[in-house]
Amino acid sequence: MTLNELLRPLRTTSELTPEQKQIQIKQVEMDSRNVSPGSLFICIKGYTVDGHDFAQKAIDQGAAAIIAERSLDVSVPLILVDDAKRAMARIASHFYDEPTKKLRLVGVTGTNGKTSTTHILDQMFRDAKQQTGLIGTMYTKIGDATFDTANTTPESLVLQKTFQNMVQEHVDTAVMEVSSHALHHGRVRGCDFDIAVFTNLTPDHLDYHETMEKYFFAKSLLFSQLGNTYEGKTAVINIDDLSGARLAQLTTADVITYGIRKACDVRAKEIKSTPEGTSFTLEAFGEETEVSFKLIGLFSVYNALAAVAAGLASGLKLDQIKQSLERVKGIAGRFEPVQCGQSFSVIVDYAHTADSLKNVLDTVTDLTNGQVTVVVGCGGDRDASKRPVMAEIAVKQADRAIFTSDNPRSEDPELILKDMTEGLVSDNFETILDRKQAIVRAIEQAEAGDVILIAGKGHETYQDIAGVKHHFDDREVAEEAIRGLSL
Ligand SMILES: CC(=O)N[C@H]1[C@@H](OP(=O)(O)OP(=O)(O)OC[C@H]2O[C@@H](n3ccc(=O)[nH]c3=O)[C@H](O)[C@@H]2O)O[C@H](CO)[C@@H](O)[C@@H]1O[C@H](C)C(=O)N[C@@H](C)C(=O)N[C@H](CCC(=O)O)C(=O)O
Ligand SMILES: Nc1ncnc2c1ncn2[C@@H]1O[C@H](COP(=O)(O)OP(=O)(O)OP(=O)(O)O)[C@@H](O)[C@H]1O
Ligand SMILES: N[C@H](CCC[C@H](N)C(=O)O)C(=O)O
Ligand SMILES: [Mg+2]
Repeated sequence: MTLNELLRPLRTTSELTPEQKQIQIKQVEMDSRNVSPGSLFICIKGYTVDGHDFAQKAIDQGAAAIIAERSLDVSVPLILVDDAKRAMARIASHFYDEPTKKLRLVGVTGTNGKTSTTHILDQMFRDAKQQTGLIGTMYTKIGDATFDTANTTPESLVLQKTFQNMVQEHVDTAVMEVSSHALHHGRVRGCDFDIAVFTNLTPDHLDYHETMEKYFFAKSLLFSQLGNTYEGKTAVINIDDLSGARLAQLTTADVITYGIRKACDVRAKEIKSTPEGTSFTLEAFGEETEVSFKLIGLFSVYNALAAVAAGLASGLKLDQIKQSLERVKGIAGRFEPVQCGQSFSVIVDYAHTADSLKNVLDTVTDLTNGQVTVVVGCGGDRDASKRPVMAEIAVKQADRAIFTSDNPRSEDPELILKDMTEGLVSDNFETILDRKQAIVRAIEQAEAGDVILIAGKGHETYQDIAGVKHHFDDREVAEEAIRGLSL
């Protein structure tokens, strides 16, 4: 593609000479380490380093042109833009030939439930014999092939290339998690969403967004980018959530509401939970059907409703949807039981916010007559304001809490524990810094009928300590500890 053609979405080529406009661009890169001859290099001001400092390195490696936010003394054409990340997103979608226009794209945003909802949706579209794509916290998936990802919502260049691969693999529907960071950074600009789903908004990432209002604003960008009714776009919104009600008013797309408490388009009634699963009456646009599925907890019903509404918006039939829900197996690290024949329950769950911890503890306490122990920590380099709140919820709702490390990252894990515990007045907790020891301790003390909830890391298979990822899997550690008991 010529430089002139590549820059078309930016409308800023006027400074280029006719010869420069004809330069052939073979690749677009934001990391100098990946630049090869003929690349366009985009300078991104990061949180750790400034990509502008690598422009010369990129040229030494063959970069044919540079996009930057400030003037640089370079020997190749330099295109100045106000916001390189936003410019990159448009260039990326153009370079990869607008792949999201060639498939159905469903974006799921909200504080909690994105991974769970996208997995339920993926199952529904697969059951409808569609070729599917999935992008989210755990991996990117194209058909049955999975690929590792660094972010829940990747940078635009990675994202658009992934969509191009999906198009090449004949994907009909792609479902993706859209994080608030991604929306704030414009990573999904250039994505042509057909359906946008909102799960909920509760405190998290306030280190980054500062206020709930700014956090809401970031989430709302998915809905303002959705377009208008005449383009056949649909916003699927949890109407029981106050922010959902605001979003329903803000978007110009068609709206399908879902919920449990308020009147809405897609609603669950008569919900019954057992340790084996959940059943409910599903009412969708006046039609009713009975559903029973293997996921546990009221929050899982919300995720199911979000998926039902998005499925209906995509043209799936209610009966098909009901059958798919019944086929959904557990989602890795989301209320995942560890079963080795022991007389007590061990549940591994990814609750790492106050709201999710509260919900999952509500579920656990509803389903047991035994004692509940929660093992939980908070991540380093993440919103510190959630630490005391999560600890308070743990001691209030569980019989006993063992506070431990999550991913300390660059922080001192002792200080994270101090943030969690220093305001607590109850004495039904202890702190054990080493996560393995904390899990072992909980398991050794359990009695028949008790439940141990190991929260915060879910599917994660590492513990990030001072930037080094050590292998760590709550499920493996718990299993080993149970096997070490004389049952
Ligand atoms: C805060 C944040 O969003 N950071 C993202 C950012 O990293 P950064 O700002 O530190 O980048 P940097 O290392 O300073 O590099 C700046 C630029 O210089 C370039 N560079 C760097 C070195 C070099 O030798 N040459 C070079 O060209 C880099 O390629 C980059 O373009 O750009 C990286 C590359 O795309 C991202 O992977 C990284 O996400 C990190 C891993 C992260 O933790 N992000 C979190 C906060 C995040 O985005 N989370 C949300 C989910 C949240 C949720 O819902 O729970 C997500 O979507 O993942
Ligand atoms: N709809 C929901 N409402 C509240 N809590 C939920 C909901 N769905 C799941 N949870 C809780 O949140 C945890 C994380 O769920 P999930 O991974 O689906 O969320 P996510 O939005 O993808 O999170 P992340 O932002 O980390 O990617 C679950 O383990 C569960 O404890
Ligand atoms: N997407 C979330 C995951 C948090 C998981 C928890 N284990 C932690 O490390 O804090 C985040 O990056 O904030
Ligand atoms: Mg997720």
